[in-house]
Amino acid sequence: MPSFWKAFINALFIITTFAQSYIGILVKIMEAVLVLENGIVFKGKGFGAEKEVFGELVFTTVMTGYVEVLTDPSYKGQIVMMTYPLQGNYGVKKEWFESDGIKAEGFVVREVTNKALDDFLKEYNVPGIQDIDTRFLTRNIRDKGVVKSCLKVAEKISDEEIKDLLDKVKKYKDISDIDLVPLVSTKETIIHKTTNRKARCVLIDCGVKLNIIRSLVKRNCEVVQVPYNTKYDEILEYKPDFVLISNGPGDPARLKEVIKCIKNLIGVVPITGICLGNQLLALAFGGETYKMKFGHRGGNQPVKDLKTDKVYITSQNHGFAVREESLPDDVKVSFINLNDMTVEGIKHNDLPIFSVQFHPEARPGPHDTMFLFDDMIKLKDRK
Ligand SMILES: NC(=O)CC[C@H](N)C(=O)O
Repeated sequence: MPSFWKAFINALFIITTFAQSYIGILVKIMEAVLVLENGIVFKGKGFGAEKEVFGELVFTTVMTGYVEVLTDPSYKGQIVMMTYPLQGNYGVKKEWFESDGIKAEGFVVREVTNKALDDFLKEYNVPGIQDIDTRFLTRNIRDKGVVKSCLKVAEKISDEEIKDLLDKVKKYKDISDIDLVPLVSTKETIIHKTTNRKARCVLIDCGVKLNIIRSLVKRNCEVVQVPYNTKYDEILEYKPDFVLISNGPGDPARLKEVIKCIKNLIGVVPITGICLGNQLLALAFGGETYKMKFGHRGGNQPVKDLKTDKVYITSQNHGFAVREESLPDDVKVSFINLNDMTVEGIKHNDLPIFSVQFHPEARPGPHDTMFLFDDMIKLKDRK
């Protein structure tokens, strides 16, 4: 080969080597692993924070709303996987937050399409993994149920380390053995005022989604947001027109004190609840809850109103459900899920008490059941 071409190829080689290491310095390329309790290991590309986290791996089928999902306090203790493959398309805005920051432990996606999502996870110190087969993983969870998992993002992760992570995952606590509500409930009482007050609600905050508060305030209902462990007397001191028990993370059966407080409130004041609130109310009535195989998480869950036979499409995020047979005679099932016929709402025969398992405040939607906030406020007339 003529010496000119040799020199040219050498120069090209040197330039590309330099360029690669330069890009490597500018954009730190991260490795990531997702290690499941059942021994399945996925190696992918890391994004978000360089960190190791543990939690229950769950999937949601919502196609939009990744900001709302990540900031939903009900996901505390869980690593969330999106089944829709492209995430990040439309950026990140604070006005979409459902709490003061990201509450999910980790994020699993097929492909991140926007740097804003990467920055968002970095800002809140949450790791993410992409470039893995989320379809396979979703099917696996559907067949075998939710699993404890570890998500780790680092510059390099050795096979030895992966073995250690598997041991750690196996020893990690089950979600039903962790107190998650105290980590997301407000520490002090916050009053959300409205200009033209028509009603006042005391909200027992077990990890409330902000759009629940917004939906009530928009309807001129003042919201007194109290910590989850607020005592019965203090709740009544605010003279509520009704009490709302919020959504929240973890196993409802762990919240013994809250259940006791609700039991005392039954028959004294109108009560309503959303998601965890529905489960807590059922427990306060003496009913039971159980853990579902993989839960309901998504924005297209069909529920039927048993009184009107109308079907609504709802947003949901729950892994536990109320056992119908356990309910006392004076409490009836009001809504059922048409996919698996599980309980989606309960109602007392005589007292002004009802609650739903789905999320009427759903953001970004669907908004089919927003009218339930008007029904909650109407409880006031049955005081
Ligand atoms: N969104 C919620 O309130 C969830 C309730 C409960 N933590 C469950 O998973 O069933």
